[in-house]
Amino acid sequence: MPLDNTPLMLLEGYGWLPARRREAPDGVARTRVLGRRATGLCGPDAARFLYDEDHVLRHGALPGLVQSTLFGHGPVHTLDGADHRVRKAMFLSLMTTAGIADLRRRTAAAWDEAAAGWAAGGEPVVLLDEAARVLGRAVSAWAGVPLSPDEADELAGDCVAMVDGFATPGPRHWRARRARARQEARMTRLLEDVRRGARHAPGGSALAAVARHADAHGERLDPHLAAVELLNVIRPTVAVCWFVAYAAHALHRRPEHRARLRSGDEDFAEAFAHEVRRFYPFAPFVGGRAARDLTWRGHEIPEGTLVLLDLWGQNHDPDLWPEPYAFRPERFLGRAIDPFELVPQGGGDPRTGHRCPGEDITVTLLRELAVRLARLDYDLPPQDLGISLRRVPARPASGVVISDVRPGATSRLLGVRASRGPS
Ligand code: HEM
Repeated sequence: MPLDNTPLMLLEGYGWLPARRREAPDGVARTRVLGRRATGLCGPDAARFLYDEDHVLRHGALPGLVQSTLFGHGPVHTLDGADHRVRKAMFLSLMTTAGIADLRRRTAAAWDEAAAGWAAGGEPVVLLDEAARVLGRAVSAWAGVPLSPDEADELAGDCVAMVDGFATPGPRHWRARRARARQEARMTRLLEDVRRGARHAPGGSALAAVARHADAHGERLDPHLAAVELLNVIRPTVAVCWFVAYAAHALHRRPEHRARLRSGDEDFAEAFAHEVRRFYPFAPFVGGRAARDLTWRGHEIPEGTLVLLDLWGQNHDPDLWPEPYAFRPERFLGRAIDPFELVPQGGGDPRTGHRCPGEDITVTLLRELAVRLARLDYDLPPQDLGISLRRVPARPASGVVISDVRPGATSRLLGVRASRGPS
């Protein structure tokens, strides 16, 4: 039985699971993490295997470290069977075409207001943090959560902290716990107010959805759990700021993409968003526990083993993505994407499995903001843009500092606000 790999996993970050797979003759990693036996897989067939609930269950698989920071305790991520499908349907009910278009409009307006401030202020700004504030203001209003601009900014900062601290036992972890405790308390109070009629939850909002949601047994979520799930809409939407920072990194390294984004080529903008999600590191792997004794390509996986899918490895597998370490949005032009192939937000069908329900929101907002970013003129002062793959979640070290921000030629011509209407 191999020694527990947890310290190595924390040390090696995104490279840990690919390295364990490379060490194995057939690419199937056999290891131990968090005191448990673990098997690491990669590839579309492995994703199909893992996303089959007959094989892999989530209850009892998610470490406390991750629940106390990233997701909260008792979230949809940890449910199986009917409990999961009923809770998941609540998230998916928010993902309507009109709802996403509304969030996109709000995000674009918040970005334009912020960008005018960067231009007028004349000071350098950290794009990752600014994008978090833009997204925080937009998504809190969209979700029906009444906050002052300062409160929305505090929420955005706390959401960034929750994401930043989920995979480290150090100070970032404790910052994440404090951020979560603060926002769970705020959202719990809000939900209690809504339930006793002291606050109105706008129809169709995330606030109304979690306040009214009944679980598989017809019971409402207790206010604290409802707050956890409300944050599971808001926090990951704010986390799109990571992809905005990565988009700026990509435009810096590959400036030739700027003109095509500026031109309003919608297909290219979508391909660019997919390539940012594929190319740059975010979630390293997902996993659950073997529901029973399993066999994968001749490998025995005893019941209870953690089964991990190497998302980072799969998004850089040369058999799926020729020249995987080249940033090439064109690879996504004129091509359908198989549900088990591109997996930055998990794989399979979000209605029946654990695939991220927020993928349409992510791609829509990333497209919108990448185009707006490309239409700004700005400088990048000297800074550390390095992205360490040992740090989870990775990020450009500086957060991408931009200075001397001016509306770009195209945005002046089109008027940024009118550059793309809602779909
Ligand atoms: C920054 C962009 C995002 C990334 C990188 C991301 C990534 C992921 C990943 C890797 C999973 C786990 C899939 C699995 O366990 O198999 C997931 C699940 C989830 N995501 Fe996202 N996500 C993002 C944005 C969003 C957004 C915008 C929302 C909601 C508005 C959202 C809500 C959720 C929820 C509720 C789950 C749990 C699904 C379940 O267990 O059934 N995410 N996400």
